[in-house]
Amino acid sequence: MLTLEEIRGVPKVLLHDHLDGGVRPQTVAEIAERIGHRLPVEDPDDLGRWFADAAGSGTLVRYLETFEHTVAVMQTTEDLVRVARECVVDLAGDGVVYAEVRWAPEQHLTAGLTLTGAVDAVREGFAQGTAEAQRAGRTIVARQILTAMRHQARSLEIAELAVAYRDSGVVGFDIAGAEAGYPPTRHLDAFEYLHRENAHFTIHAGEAFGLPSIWQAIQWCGADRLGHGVRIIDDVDTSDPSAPRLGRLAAYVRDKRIPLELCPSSNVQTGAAASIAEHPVGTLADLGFRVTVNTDNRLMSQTSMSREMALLSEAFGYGLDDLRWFSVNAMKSAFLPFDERLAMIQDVVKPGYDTRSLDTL
Ligand SMILES: O=c1[nH]cnc2c1ncn2[C@@H]1O[C@H](CO)[C@@H](O)[C@H]1O
Ligand SMILES: [Zn+2]
Repeated sequence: MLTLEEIRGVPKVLLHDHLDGGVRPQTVAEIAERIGHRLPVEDPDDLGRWFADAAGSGTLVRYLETFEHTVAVMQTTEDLVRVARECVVDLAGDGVVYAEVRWAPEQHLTAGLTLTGAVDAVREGFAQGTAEAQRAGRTIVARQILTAMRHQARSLEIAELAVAYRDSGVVGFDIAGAEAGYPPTRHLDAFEYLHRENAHFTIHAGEAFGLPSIWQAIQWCGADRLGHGVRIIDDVDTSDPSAPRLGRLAAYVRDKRIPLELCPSSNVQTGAAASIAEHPVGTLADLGFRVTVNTDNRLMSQTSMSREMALLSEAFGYGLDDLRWFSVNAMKSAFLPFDERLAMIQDVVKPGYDTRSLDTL
């Protein structure tokens, strides 16, 4: 079993992290006080616990209700820049070398920001955070994924925004929010547009809802990756553990190397997995799916990339070789151009593990 310190010391790659799910409790408290937003509790320590407790109530809908308080404090250029800067600094401090951070611009317009103004603010925050991390001796590359809310009707507009910013820090598109009742096919026009533009996207699917949602995301919408996708396990027959049998959809996902953006702690909180030890990540990794490990919402899950890895190491006995496999998998699956991904794998990810094993000899 690896310690948190050992895990912090090796390079990690994060593909599924929500900007509004990773705000520091202190920052939520400070901005809320300044703008007069009422919080359920005021002390930052208590606030961190409140988010985790409220988000841990067992359903995705309850989990998502907590975002009201983070989104509320991210409505101006100044506050979005701050949250984005702190996000990158925190990730870099945890040893994340590449991160795709998603958020939904349409939720940040209540104080008069425009969609482009909001994206520019996050871009500025990422640039400041990257520079601050660099000064502290940490190198990180951070990119945005623009999310559209699946219960709203702005997905085509947000997809257009993502394409407009494709050379300005945005690498992809996503849909998120409550899954039940809002199938991905509601947003087919956005996905078809992205295909025509040769753009990349992931879809939150197979979290609260099972195989039909994954099937739609892949076969109707053509998603490059699956946000969570954890319920693909429902299409794997493990009644004979020595010879697991894959159904057609699971086989397709594995054959096509479709990346699964698994988020262990988040899945336990929303009831998608009973516990970390029972999380399908172990089986899916053993079966050779393109598994990646992610944080989802660091605030709501009181977690970090290193902590997620530590929990898996504890539950499944993973060592540095496994962490390296997860990190290379994630870097291969990133929405960065191929040559940049390759350079990250060869120059940053792999050397980080090689040096590490030499150190421990
Ligand atoms: O795990 C999740 N499943 C579905 N939607 C989510 C999850 N985590 C966060 N969001 C939603 O995505 C929005 C943009 O970041 C958040 O405001 C939240 O409503
Ligand atoms: Zn998510």
